[in-house]
Amino acid sequence: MPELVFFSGTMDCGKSTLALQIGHNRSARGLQGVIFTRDDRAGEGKLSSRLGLVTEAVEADEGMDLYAHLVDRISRGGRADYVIVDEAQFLAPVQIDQLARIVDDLDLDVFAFGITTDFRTKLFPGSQRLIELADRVETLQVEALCWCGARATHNARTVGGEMVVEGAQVVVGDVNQQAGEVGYEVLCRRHHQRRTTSASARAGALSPDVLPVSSA
Ligand SMILES: Nc1ncnc2c1ncn2[C@@H]1O[C@H](COP(=O)(O)OP(=O)(O)O)[C@@H](O)[C@H]1O
Ligand SMILES: Cc1cn([C@H]2C[C@H](O)[C@@H](COP(=O)(O)O)O2)c(=O)[nH]c1=O
Repeated sequence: MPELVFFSGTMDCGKSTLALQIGHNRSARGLQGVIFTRDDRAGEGKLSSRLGLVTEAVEADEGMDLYAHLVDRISRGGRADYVIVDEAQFLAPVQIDQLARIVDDLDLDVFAFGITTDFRTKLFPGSQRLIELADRVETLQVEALCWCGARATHNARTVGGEMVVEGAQVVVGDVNQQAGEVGYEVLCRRHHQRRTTSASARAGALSPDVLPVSSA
C-alpha cells in the first residue's frame, strides 16, 4: 500500500540527505520521482544537503496545487513513481491534504521531510497537518546533539549566538552562522527552555557566578 510518511527531526539531523538517498536508490532501479521543495537554502528549485549533494526539484510555491501538478504531469505522458517533499514544514496545510490525495487517488508513495517545531517550539502548520494525516511519522536515527551532549530535540534561533524568541515564524537560515547574523542552533529541551546556547554557556563559564566578597 502506498504511504504518506513524515520524516521529522530537528534542523541538521540529516533529513535532506535521507531524501536524496531515497531518491537515489529508487532512480538506481529505474523509478522516476517528482521532488518538491520550498525555500531551500541553496535557492529556488533545489534540494540540498549539508553533505554537499544537491538535486533539481520543483519549487512548491505558496498556492501551488501539488495534486494537480502530478495529474497534469501524468496526463501529459510524464512518469511519476513516487514523490519526495523537502522542507515540508513550509507547505500550507491544504498542500499536505493534496499530498495525502496523491497517495490515495494516484497510488504513489509520498516521503515528506521537515522540522516539526519552530524556534518557539510551536508546530509549523504544515508539520501539524502532516502529523494529523501521515500513515507514519519517522524520527531520524542520526541524532543531532545539543552542546551539552544530550540529544537535540528543539531548534533555537540565534542572533550573535544568543537565543531569540521574537520574530517571524519563517526565516530561512542555517546553523553555524557568523557572529551577528541570524542563525539557528539545535538544543536539548532543558537548554532550549533555559535559553542557553553554546555561546551563552561559554560566556557563563568564563564569568564567575558569584563575585568574590571581601571580608574587609
Ligand atoms: N563534514 C561532514 N562530514 C560528515 N557528516 C556531515 C558533515 N557535514 C554535515 N554532516 C552530516 O549531515 C547532517 C546534516 O544533513 P542535512 O541533510 O543537511 O540535514 P537536515 O536536512 O536535517 O537539516 C549532519 O547531522 C551530519 O550528520
Ligand atoms: C527553527 C526554524 C527554522 N526555520 C528555517 C531555517 C531553515 O531554512 C529551515 C530548516 O532547514 P533544515 O534543512 O531542516 O536545516 O527552516 C524557520 O524558518 N523558522 C524556524 O523557526
